[in-house]
Amino acid sequence: MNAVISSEQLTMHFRGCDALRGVDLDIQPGTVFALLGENGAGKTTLIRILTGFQSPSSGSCRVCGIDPLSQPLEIRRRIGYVADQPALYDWMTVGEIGWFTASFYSDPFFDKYRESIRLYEIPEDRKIKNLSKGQRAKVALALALANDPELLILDEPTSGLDPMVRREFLESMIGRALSGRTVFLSSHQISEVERVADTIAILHDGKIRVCEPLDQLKGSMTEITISVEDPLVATPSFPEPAEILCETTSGRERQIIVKHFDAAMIEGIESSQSVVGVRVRAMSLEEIFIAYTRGSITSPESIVSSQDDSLEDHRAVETEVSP
Ligand SMILES: Nc1ncnc2c1ncn2[C@@H]1O[C@H](COP(=O)(O)OP(=O)(O)OP(=O)(O)O)[C@@H](O)[C@H]1O
Repeated sequence: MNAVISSEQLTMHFRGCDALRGVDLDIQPGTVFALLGENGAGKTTLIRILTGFQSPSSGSCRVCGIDPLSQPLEIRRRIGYVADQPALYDWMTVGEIGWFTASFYSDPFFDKYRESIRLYEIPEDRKIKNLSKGQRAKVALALALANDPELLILDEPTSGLDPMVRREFLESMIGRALSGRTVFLSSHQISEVERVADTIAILHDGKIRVCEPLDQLKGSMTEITISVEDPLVATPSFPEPAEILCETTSGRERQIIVKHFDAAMIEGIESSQSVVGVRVRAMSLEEIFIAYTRGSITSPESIVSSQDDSLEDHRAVETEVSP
């Protein structure tokens, strides 16, 4: 099948910053694809390149079979795109902006737009400048969806939406993918993404660290806790295809995040020098994200506190093995 989005070795150098350092993508039609990354990981930069708003420093990409660099207008006509901070004409009313945008598209753009606006309960005669943040997000979404695009690109789509609309909106994305269209989400809301995405990519330090179907990714990652008598003894090695992503030592316990772990390996670890216990557990997408982006993961408490400084203490003893 032809990829909806493909890219080869995309790089983006800004002054003093390498936002993208060789991004390869291959996104198939009928997918809800989620791009996860920390603040500043390069998500918006990548989206701006894919939508023809930004030229990459090097590399190439195709979106819906078109090169966004040479045909930026054609790309924007074919896809729906909602930026993280949608630019809307503040002086227009909600109705006027729909009517104005409809002039660039064929029927029934305006009818579809009005349908969404009614659903979101936004008065058509209200000026854009007087809308709340969430209402602006809804207008931007209604505009992006009215053309029923084969590819919908959404940068932080649910920020500003209330929980009910958020839920309905995300569920409607699954419906879109089932009908063969493609949704590309960039988000920080990992638990939300987990409910709707079928493919996950983690962008870290300007590179795609992993890009896999969600089930496959979750099924392949395991947290192993090894209790040792002597903390100075080296961690037992794991036979192939197992791959250690990161390892954390805390006293006599070692937590190791392993990709492609097999339960048959437990016996070998248990019989290793100094090992007195082995615990194994599956990981949530949030934990996997942290493992790929920070090389650190331990208890649920540390995940909850991952946004604050308390993680720093823990990170002092971690060893990262780059994926
Ligand atoms: N025009 C620019 N000039 C210089 N640096 C830029 C420019 N645009 C982005 N950057 C830098 O590129 C890096 C990636 O930024 P980007 O906005 O793509 O990140 P992001 O993953 O979307 O972050 P967030 O989740 O916080 O929105 C950041 O370090 C940012 O400061």
